[in-house]
Amino acid sequence: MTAGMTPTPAAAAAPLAAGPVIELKGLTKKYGDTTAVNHLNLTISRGEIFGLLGPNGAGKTTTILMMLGLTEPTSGQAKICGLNPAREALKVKRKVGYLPDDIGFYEDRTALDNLIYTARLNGISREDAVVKAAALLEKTGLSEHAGKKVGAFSRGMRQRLGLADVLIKNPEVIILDEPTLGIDPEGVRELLALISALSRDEQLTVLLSSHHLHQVQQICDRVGLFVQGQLIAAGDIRSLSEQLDEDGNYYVEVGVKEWLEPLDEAISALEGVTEIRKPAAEAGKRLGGEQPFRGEQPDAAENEHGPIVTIVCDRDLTAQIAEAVIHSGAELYYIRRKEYGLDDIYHRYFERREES
Ligand SMILES: Nc1ncnc2c1ncn2[C@@H]1O[C@H](COP(=O)(O)OP(=O)(O)OP(=O)(O)O)[C@@H](O)[C@H]1O
Repeated sequence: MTAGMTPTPAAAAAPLAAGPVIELKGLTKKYGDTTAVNHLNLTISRGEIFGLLGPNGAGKTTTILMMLGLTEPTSGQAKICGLNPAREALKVKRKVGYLPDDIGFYEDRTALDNLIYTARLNGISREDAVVKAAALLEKTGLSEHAGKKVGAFSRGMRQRLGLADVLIKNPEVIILDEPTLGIDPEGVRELLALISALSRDEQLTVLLSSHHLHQVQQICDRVGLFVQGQLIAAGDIRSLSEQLDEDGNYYVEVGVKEWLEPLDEAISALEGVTEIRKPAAEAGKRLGGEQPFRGEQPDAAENEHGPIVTIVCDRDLTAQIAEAVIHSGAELYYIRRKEYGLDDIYHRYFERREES
């Protein structure tokens, strides 16, 4: 950030070229016998919000440290804004804002003073620093607390101040390590909305690490599932969900008041239906074979009106199934093509991994 900047960060952001902002190729970090990050390949485009998800010890922080040039890769390479952090850490620091999970402030100084201090460290003139700090306090909803000592801030307020702190140098990329940790639900909602708005309004690329899956799902364009140093899947929620559908199958969940024999026949007759899965209490039926359903019924559920039956198809037959049910005279109260939420995706991927 240079002196002479315009007062608001949004106005200061110049149009940036599209393309990859973060490129990790074969990135590996070993600590003795422990491989913290194992051959990580990942590309993140400008303006994207990417969620790096994984349990404790997965290697998220180590990956971030390598991206910032704070620790050297054992092998492979990271490129951030076209820079190699291992060789150009200072240049990377100018372009990348990093919010660690425990950002340190001067507790006995006010929020405004802390921001001005960071701005001055980044070479911003005192006059501009004051304007910029005030604008960022406004943007992060902290204006009325500008004169309060940071020691008296709640965790949610600290994180918002942390965001203001990383934004003061007008970064192209912000990296947030567990930004929602320890914040109440309302605070989380506000913080995520703020991150989302920043990315949209200021063309910011955001990488956030988290193990709070359902929170991340709300704002991330794509997520990467990271476990034991390896990225086991990456994509948007829909594509991860589709990858989970075994063998490209589609699952349509159907609830009718009473599931009678003619319904089996009507649905079985639809081209593309391969299986009708009923809850364990009812007899299962696999088309074209004698064997019953597998004991586990992951897709069958109970609804307040009765059981949900899952129809497995090789294409999306939701509309045809609805028509067949209604045509058979059954009372349809529920139908939906099953899509997995991030929690389902995460657990199913991990289950699979443990099984293999
Ligand atoms: N400086 C270090 N020396 C030795 N081992 C380390 C070091 N830093 C991390 N590790 C190990 O590397 C692995 C990955 O740790 P890392 O902190 O990157 O994971 P994480 O996904 O960020 O976890 P958390 O969510 O708990 O912060 C762990 O097994 C950890 O014990």
